[in-house]
Amino acid sequence: MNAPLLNAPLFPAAVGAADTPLLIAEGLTRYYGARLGCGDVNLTLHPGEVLAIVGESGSGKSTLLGLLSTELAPSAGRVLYRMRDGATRDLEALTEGERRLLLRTDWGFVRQHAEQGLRMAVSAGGNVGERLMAVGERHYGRIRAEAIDWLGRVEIAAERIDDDPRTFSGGMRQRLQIARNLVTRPRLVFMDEPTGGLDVSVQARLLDLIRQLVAEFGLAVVIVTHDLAVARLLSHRIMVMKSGHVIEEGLTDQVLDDPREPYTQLLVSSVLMP
Ligand SMILES: Nc1ncnc2c1ncn2[C@@H]1O[C@H](COP(=O)(O)OP(=O)(O)OP(=O)(O)O)[C@@H](O)[C@H]1O
Repeated sequence: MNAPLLNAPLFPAAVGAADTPLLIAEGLTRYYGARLGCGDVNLTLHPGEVLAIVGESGSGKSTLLGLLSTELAPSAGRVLYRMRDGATRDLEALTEGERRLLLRTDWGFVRQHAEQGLRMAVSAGGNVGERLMAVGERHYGRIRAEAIDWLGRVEIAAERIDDDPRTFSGGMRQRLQIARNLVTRPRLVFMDEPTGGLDVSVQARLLDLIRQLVAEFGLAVVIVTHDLAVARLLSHRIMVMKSGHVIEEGLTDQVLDDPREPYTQLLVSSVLMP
């Protein structure tokens, strides 16, 4: 493939200092009928920061991720995001077009079940190229070259470019999902149990790859996991949820090495989570 790779940033450099938060949640609350999904969550996430949300099943992790990523509407509270032009916006006030553009370009979402994050009937190259087309790239040669470059980065052989993800293993699907998400150079990536359900050796390789890409691209990440080893490996900060509330938060190593709350102590000693 002779076409030049797209080395130039797809967007102008973000306006705003690195110490200005990228994402802010204030009093974020969601009820399902009378049942609390998550209640009064406050957080700030800075560029390049990885935040893990942990807790046992039903503690509210997915609800919180859904609220932060605008997939769910809050019952109360709000989410603010610093856009590429430097303006911090209330996400509820975005137009549908602005929200979709954000999801397609500046954000990524890596889901546990690859079939929810990939288009399974579209080729691997198409899965990556589609996101580039969504940000305006039209040149077939460049799209294909960029797709090959990204498949290489996530350790998928270029010869698989025309195969569709149904022919891929679980680990390959997750790696393709990562390529699809990162090709537009997002600043923020949401991850929902990205290594869940994979063999231990496959998990380890995938975690290594995620860690390397997060560092290389300076990504901010919100990752939901029930696996404290994943949180320890990837995250700078951790929030522990119980019954919809954040009960403890802090630097990952500090919280995991010296948990303050008895509930976190039980989590760490694997009494509540495998
Ligand atoms: N669609 C829904 N309708 C009703 N209640 C819901 C719905 N989704 C979640 N809940 C409830 O909200 C609470 C938090 O659930 P949530 O799925 O956010 O937890 P979680 O920590 O992500 O769990 P898991 O690890 O099992 O995915 C639970 O009590 C759950 O029963």
